[in-house]
Amino acid sequence: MLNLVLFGPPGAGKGTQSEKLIEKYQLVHISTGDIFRAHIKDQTALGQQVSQIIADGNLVPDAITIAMLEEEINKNPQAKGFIFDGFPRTVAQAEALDKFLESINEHITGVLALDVTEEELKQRIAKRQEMSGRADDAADKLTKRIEEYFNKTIHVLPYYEAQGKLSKVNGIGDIDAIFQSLTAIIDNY
Ligand SMILES: Nc1ncnc2c1ncn2[C@@H]1O[C@H](COP(=O)(O)OP(=O)(O)O)[C@@H](O)[C@H]1O
Repeated sequence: MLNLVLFGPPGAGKGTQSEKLIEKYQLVHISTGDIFRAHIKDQTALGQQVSQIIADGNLVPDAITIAMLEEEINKNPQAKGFIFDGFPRTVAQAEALDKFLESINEHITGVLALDVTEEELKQRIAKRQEMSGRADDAADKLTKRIEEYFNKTIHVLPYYEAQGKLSKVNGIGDIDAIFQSLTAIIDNY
């Protein structure tokens, strides 16, 4: 299996690049943000549990997120591999993912981290908010999300670096050029 983690701050372009990668490599895309938003839209019990947390720009508790992720993996027993987008966002999530994959005789192949400056992120999300209407894209919530990223999520990088699995890619510039940088790394795995 080809199991990739696409890593980066809010607005780094993980969703855009994931779409292109799943098509090229025939992988199953697991975006925890998208899954949470679908639950909120469908007003499931999980959706009701997390909707305020997400609207405020906070991270959903690990136990809830990890359980949901394992369920998504289990739903796709035929997958050639997965792209994890927006997960793991904490070291506890990264550890849980490794443990779970090990239990099904799998592992993370590599982690691709999109590097984007904070200034560029803010501009991109301001633009996106006009289109997405996402409550958590509003300026104050965005600040909270970026804070969560720098407080909790950034620590996931050294976790994978220690495993020799981390590759950093410049996330600013032409979408296709960034895609080429990603595929050059993947094709070398
Ligand atoms: N792995 C996760 N752990 C905790 N919360 C998560 C996770 N993935 C998504 N969320 C929640 O969903 C929100 C939106 O996530 P996402 O769509 O990935 O947005 P972003 O554009 O910030 O990368 C996050 O701010 C957080 O509240």
